[in-house]
Amino acid sequence: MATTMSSSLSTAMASLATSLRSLPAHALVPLVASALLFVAAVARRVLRRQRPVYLLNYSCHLPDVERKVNLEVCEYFGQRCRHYSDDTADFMRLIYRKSGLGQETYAPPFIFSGEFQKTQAFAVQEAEEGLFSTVAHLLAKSDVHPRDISVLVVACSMFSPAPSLSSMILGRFKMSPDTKTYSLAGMGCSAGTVGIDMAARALRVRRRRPGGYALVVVTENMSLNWYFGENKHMLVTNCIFRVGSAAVLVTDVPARRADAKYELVRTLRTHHGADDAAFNAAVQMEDEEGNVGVALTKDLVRVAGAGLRQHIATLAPHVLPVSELLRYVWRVARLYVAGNPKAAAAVVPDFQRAFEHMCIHSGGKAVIDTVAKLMGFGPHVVEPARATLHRFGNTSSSLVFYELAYFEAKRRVRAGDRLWMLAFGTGFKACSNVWRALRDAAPDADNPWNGCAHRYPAALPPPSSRKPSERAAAAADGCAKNDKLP
Ligand SMILES: CC(C)(COP(=O)(O)OP(=O)(O)OC[C@H]1O[C@@H](n2cnc3c(N)ncnc32)[C@H](O)[C@@H]1OP(=O)(O)O)[C@@H](O)C(=O)NCCC(=O)NCCSC(=O)CC(=O)O
Repeated sequence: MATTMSSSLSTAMASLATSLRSLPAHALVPLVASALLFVAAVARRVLRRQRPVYLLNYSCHLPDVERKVNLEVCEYFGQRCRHYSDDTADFMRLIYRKSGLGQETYAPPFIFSGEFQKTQAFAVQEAEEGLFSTVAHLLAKSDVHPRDISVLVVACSMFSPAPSLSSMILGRFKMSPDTKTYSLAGMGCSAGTVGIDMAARALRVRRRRPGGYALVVVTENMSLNWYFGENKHMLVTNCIFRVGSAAVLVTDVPARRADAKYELVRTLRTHHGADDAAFNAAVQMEDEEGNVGVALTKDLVRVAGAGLRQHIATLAPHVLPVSELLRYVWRVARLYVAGNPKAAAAVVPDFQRAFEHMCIHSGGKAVIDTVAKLMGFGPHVVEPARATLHRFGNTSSSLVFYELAYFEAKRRVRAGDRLWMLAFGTGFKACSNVWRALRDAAPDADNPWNGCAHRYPAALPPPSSRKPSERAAAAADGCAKNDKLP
């Protein structure tokens, strides 16, 4: 059999050589050039192939039950602190009711302290509660010793103490002096996905000592940014931001592939801050009375949409199948030819052809609505984002990991599935992490959705079919009738 095959192969080679020799010289040039190009392309691909990086495991913070807040707790705090006028209290009540947040999110310790003051000590307590518990849970379940961590990235936008949050974690868990630590501040809600990109790069550049663990810890801190003034843009922040943290272990140790949950396929970061409107969409500032807070402009939602358009234009060619790219080109071309350039510019490829699951930044009801409209996503696609906003509020950069945990709690992830994390952050930035599931995922014992995932999506507020003016009147009426404390 083998002799027959080798004799037919040599016959084929001989006849190919004869045919090539019979070709005129000018016909050989393109043939040789194409062959060289092909070899160069293959070599380039092989040489540029990055070391695989895996998400070994992650953990999301589930605060103690006594940190839960609902509208009644907010009303009580608002009345007792004596910082807010009736108009301001009415505005916050209205925003809370419209925000998409449920009655079980978590607030920082100082809200329950009875002191009604923003202090450094409360901020440190808030940070320690979230960071230490998530890291402890994660290391315990991942079978990784703190001294094995070679890279530590800690992201917190609004609190940057000295020594840094990364030093606090290194000190608490007695990590090795060789650990390379990074603290990201002021990066907004995309810091978690940015942190993953940074950690993967930090692992991959260690050419001499490949094979390490990078720990990414993301949190937000409200204690020093709780706003006690009358500026509506800054009051919106009080109403939608809540306590939450996540810790994620990524590794390039080949032997840990068998234990890992996901492989990092691609990251993409785009920064749109060269545009003034984008830069000013969410800003930490003082009001006229000197009260510090974070102002969220009404323009933020438009800015997020514009940023997303630019972001997906870069991402699409790398993640979409060729068939969807061709379909997109065909739709755009048809609209141009029909003399409708505006409609052509609004066409967006179908990203559901690239991903089975999407963790879309759930920074606010209007942000989710905008992404869903722009991308053509139905209710099922944005269900994890709405559920996360409802159950945990805007926990900033850890949001996308609570959404990942939602998929796992619902047992929706199967080996081979592709998953897109998309986050927006002040600046204004957009950041994507693309993952591939390495196994069917089931919820871990510390999954924050254990005990409540079954309530979703039924627990989500129904979309209102009324006109905005009717909705505003109904909400104002409802607040007046139902929401005053006795
Ligand atoms: C705030 C909302 C819940 C309000 O819900 P609706 O849009 O349904 O309600 P609505 O339009 O009737 O508005 C209710 C009232 O609030 C006012 N209003 C709405 N948004 C406002 C804002 N940003 N600043 C000041 N006022 C605002 C409206 O004018 C109106 O006042 P009046 O009744 O007087 O006319 C929503 O718009 C929303 O989700 N916005 C996005 C929140 C956001 O910015 N998230 C991103 C966070 S930053 C982030 O995630 C990234 C990062 O930090 O890095």
